[in-house]
Amino acid sequence: MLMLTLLTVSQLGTLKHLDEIEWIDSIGEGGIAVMTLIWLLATLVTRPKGAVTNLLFFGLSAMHISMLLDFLDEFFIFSERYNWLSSLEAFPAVIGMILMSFAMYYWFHEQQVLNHLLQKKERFYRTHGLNDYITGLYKADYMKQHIEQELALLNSHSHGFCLALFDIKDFTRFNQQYGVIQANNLLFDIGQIMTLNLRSTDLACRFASDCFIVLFPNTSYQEAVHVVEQVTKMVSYHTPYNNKKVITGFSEIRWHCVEAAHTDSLDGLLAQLNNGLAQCKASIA
Ligand SMILES: Nc1nc2c(ncn2[C@@H]2O[C@H](COP(=O)(O)OP(=O)(O)OP(=O)(O)O)[C@@H](O)[C@H]2O)c(=O)[nH]1
Repeated sequence: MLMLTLLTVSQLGTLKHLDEIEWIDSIGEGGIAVMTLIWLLATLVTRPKGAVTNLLFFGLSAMHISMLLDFLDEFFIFSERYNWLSSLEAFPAVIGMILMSFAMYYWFHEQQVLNHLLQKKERFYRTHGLNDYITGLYKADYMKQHIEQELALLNSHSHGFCLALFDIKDFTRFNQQYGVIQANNLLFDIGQIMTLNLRSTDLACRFASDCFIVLFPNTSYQEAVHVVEQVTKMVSYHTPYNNKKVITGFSEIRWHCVEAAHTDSLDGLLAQLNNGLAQCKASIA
């Protein structure tokens, strides 16, 4: 389409003299054409193949053709016979916008499915800066913001909330034996198993290195422990592979759970979790 547009314009039009060109207009219109091309390439690079991507691709392509015609219009002049080419320049953009509207509609449905999958990894808002790219979960800072909010709500809620800190046993040894990439895969797998076995209201984040933290809003200590035990059990069934061989002995996680009280602070709760987990590790080691 690009080649066809360039060829048609160059064959049917005549180049303007330099002093006839309006440079400010050309820079603005050229900038728009370049930006639509960048969006087009970004769409192809970042999105998976499928109907939404196809619609976005054709929509943006059509818009790019319009922008390109508009830009070339600054450099070429058309005789009476071919003046229709100038009049047509907005037409591809209209088709592009219609295609992109369909893309938005299907994207909305796609996003609903993704939102459902992300439910236990984020609550209320999305902030990419706090994402942990190894586990696909949010980082500790995201959790800290949520704990602060829950603490602020604690007085008006009839139920309190609980927090649990999890640590993978012998993760250093796993790193040494199977390498960082395998160890990163294990972190990802355990993060996924944890979120699969949480309730839709719970929130799991990566806390630090091989530690995960879970927030259980509106939950009593007994209820939280019940979910934690289920998560721990499911992680223990996980069998990672190394070159098709099963790796055993690295699917154990230790945990400590606390229930927040009205007098607690964020730092106080995190200290309770860290100390409790350290005691748990010491007692099992
Ligand atoms: N592959 C990988 N390793 C990490 C990452 N972050 C931290 N680590 C490693 O994780 C380990 C965490 O240390 P510990 O929690 O003391 O290790 P551990 O062997 O689980 O010790 P215990 O908890 O006492 O069983 C260290 O060896 C870190 O180098 C990461 O993002 N990827």
